[in-house]
Amino acid sequence: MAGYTPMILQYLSVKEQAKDAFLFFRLGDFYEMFFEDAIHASRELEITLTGREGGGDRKIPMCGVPYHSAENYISRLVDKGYKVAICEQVEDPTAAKGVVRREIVRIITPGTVMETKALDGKTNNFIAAVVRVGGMLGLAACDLSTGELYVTSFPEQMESLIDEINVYQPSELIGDGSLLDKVQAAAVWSRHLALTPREPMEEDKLAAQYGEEELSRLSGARYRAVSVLTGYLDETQKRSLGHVRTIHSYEPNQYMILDHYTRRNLELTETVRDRNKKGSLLWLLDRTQTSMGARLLRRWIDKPLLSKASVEARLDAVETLYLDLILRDDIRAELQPIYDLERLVGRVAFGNASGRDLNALRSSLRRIPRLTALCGQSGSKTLQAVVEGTDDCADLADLIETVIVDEPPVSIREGGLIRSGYDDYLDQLREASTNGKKWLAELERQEREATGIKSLKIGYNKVFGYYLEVSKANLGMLPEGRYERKQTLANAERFVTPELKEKERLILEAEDKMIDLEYEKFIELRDHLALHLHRLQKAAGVIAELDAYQSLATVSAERRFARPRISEGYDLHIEEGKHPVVEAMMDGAPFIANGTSLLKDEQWMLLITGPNMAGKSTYMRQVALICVMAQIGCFVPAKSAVVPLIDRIFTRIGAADDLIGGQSTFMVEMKDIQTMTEKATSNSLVIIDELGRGTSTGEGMAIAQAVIEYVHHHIGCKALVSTHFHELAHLEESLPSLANARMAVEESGDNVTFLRRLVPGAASTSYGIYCAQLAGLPQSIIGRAYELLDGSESARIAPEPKKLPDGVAEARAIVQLSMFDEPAAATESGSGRRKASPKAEQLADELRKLDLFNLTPMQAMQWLNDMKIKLNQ
Ligand SMILES: Nc1ncnc2c1ncn2[C@@H]1O[C@H](COP(=O)(O)OP(=O)(O)OP(=O)(O)O)[C@@H](O)[C@H]1O
Repeated sequence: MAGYTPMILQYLSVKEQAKDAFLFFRLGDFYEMFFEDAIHASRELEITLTGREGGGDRKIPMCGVPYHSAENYISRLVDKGYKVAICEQVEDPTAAKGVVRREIVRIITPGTVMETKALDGKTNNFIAAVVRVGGMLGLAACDLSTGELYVTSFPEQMESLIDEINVYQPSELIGDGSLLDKVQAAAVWSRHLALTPREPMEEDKLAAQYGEEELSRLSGARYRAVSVLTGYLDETQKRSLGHVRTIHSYEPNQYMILDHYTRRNLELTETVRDRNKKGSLLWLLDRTQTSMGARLLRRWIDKPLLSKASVEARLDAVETLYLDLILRDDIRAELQPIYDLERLVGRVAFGNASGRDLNALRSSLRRIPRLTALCGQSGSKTLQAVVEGTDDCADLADLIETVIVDEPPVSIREGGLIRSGYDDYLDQLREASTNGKKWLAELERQEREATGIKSLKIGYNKVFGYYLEVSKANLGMLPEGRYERKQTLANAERFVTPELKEKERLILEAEDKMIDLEYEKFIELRDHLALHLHRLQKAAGVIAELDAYQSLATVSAERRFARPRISEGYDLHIEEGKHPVVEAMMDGAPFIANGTSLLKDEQWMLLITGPNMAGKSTYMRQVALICVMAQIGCFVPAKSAVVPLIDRIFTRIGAADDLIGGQSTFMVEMKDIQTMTEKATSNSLVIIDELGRGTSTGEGMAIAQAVIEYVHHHIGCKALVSTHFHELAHLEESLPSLANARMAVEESGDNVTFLRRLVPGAASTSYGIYCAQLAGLPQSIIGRAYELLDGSESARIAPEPKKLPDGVAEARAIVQLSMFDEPAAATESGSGRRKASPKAEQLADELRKLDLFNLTPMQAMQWLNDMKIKLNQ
């Protein structure tokens, strides 16, 4: 370190405190980075790398960004998963002796972003802590921008932890190092997850944040998780977090459990293919008017309820709004102009709310009385309970209105914020400033008259203050010695007078004081609001809940969903059910409804066979979605539905997501099945699509049968299983609670029409080759596939004759012929089997020589035709 300048030495000592972050080191109007940080940041941000003399042997690498546009650069780094430590000058440079004191004022990390631009309004940005205490795992998750804090714990099991982390989709994870390693190894995260090992914070500091009472409800893993998380927030944010005071502690089994794959497979919040919200259940159900409502709705979808009473309460509210269009529209209209109160409150607490933010807060609070009144008169017990005793924070809204002007500027440091009439001294200063300006105008008028110079004017600049300006052309008219010369320009001279200087002093003093005083008054107001964060958060919570209800009701009414009957029994009965999202995406094409009956005393397992593309997956997902929708308190896409409380849904559908973990499809499938066998209870719902498809036919079928038997004999839960192995249909005979069902198709001539109707009984074929043909595979492949199919099928079971397009039928005729003849050729060498006719022999020979892969479909057809003619000759 020898030889570095004091400033670089200061940099190095600050950098020691933020080794894992980019250090933005404030130097005048720039944030500078040095050494490795500079090299790395210049690459990440595509900014120029320069060098600076710093006292060492060589120049020190350096790059920088202007402080006024730093937010953009910071969010780019944070988006990429980095941390950024902001180091400011913390003393007045003019008063400093030697190097100005600098300190880190905040470390911005992916999970602690507060800047509005970097956040998606409708989605939470969580940071989570994971810890282990004894045999228990704890998870705490906080959205710093809204102040929400959740904590839970469960017996140690990585799958449970991953499932729970998944609910929050955090952008940053902290906690016990060994756990973080395991979480990382699970690698099921859709976005970059910043990981930082951390220890709990000091107990008295923790108690200062939440109060003894709030903490007394936590113990073991939950206490540790909250402590680790809060310690990290404290360390990075370096300020009191007044909006993070309430800890929501919950049991995981209060909610339906949905593992990572199931969430994805059911496309609850994003689609499997492109991770878009559009096409997900959330997309369909989200008709919220506020960001708070949107976030809450998402949480509801992520955590369906398990208590009949709570589900019914939500359904009551939805029903009232469903039936009363006027009430619903009135509530929507009141909600529409409401800003993101939760995040505004977060900004007040954090100390970065502007005058505009406070006005947004005020105008949002003003909506509460009418919303409360609407809900009070709604006749819905739930809605009444939500708004009962709601504090509309009118005193706070009034205060903001008294203090802040209607259209405040963006900055809070340049005045123009505070309403006149609010503070006497401020009014006096304003008066002084206005009077001073009037005096200037009067002076200008008088001097023009006295000198006869019409273009004489009074101007202002930061260096010279107020001056009188006379153009060069008019200088001759100015009596010698009238003013004091101050500045010479190319075509004008600027002057001052002692009187002007005196007035200038008064005006500028008043303006400086005014700006300081306005800032002071603004902070006073913000600090006052910060004492009432809890009240504001409660109000925000009420609005979010009302918004979520109206959203569910709006969709339910528009799509004519029906209120489900929630049962505490076993049976699931859906009449004319639909897949809500597939239907919505079909652009008016008719969606065919299908019923579902999974009944304890009859059958509760369906083995669904049927062609590809017939609608099996859609049907199975639709049953799961109807259960999820019912348990979040939404109406369901069905004519009627009795839905029991499902404790867990397992799905094993599709293969698109398997590649992430780098595991084979089959291995992933088997692991999922293993989890299912371990965790499913009789109240679960199991959905398996194309069971056993990832391995050889014989083994796949054997596993499929064994799994089906296991679910039937040992778990006893409702299950929908689709398979291509129509040979498994016989299971219906040995398993009393299993029934065969198939997706009906209609064959007419060459065509197969999917009817999308689920009917009893098993399908005899999968029409897989037919689908391949529809997809446009070359005729040569299709023909060969049928050839192989016939060979293998006849070896196993006799297939029903299929009606096939002409070309295919002919190809098969020829192919069968040649296959039949093949051994015959061998007989000549002495095996003694039937001998083929010479014509067949000749045709077979030609067929063998045929280079299928170099024929166009037309040539193949032509060839077939020729052969046909020969055969008939
Ligand atoms: N009930 C229905 N009404 C109308 N269209 C439907 C219905 N069910 C499915 N479809 C349409 O059929 C398409 C195929 O459905 P789905 O993917 O469920 O078939 P599948 O039998 O699972 O096929 P595969 O075995 O190839 O996966 C869907 O994308 C949808 O557009």
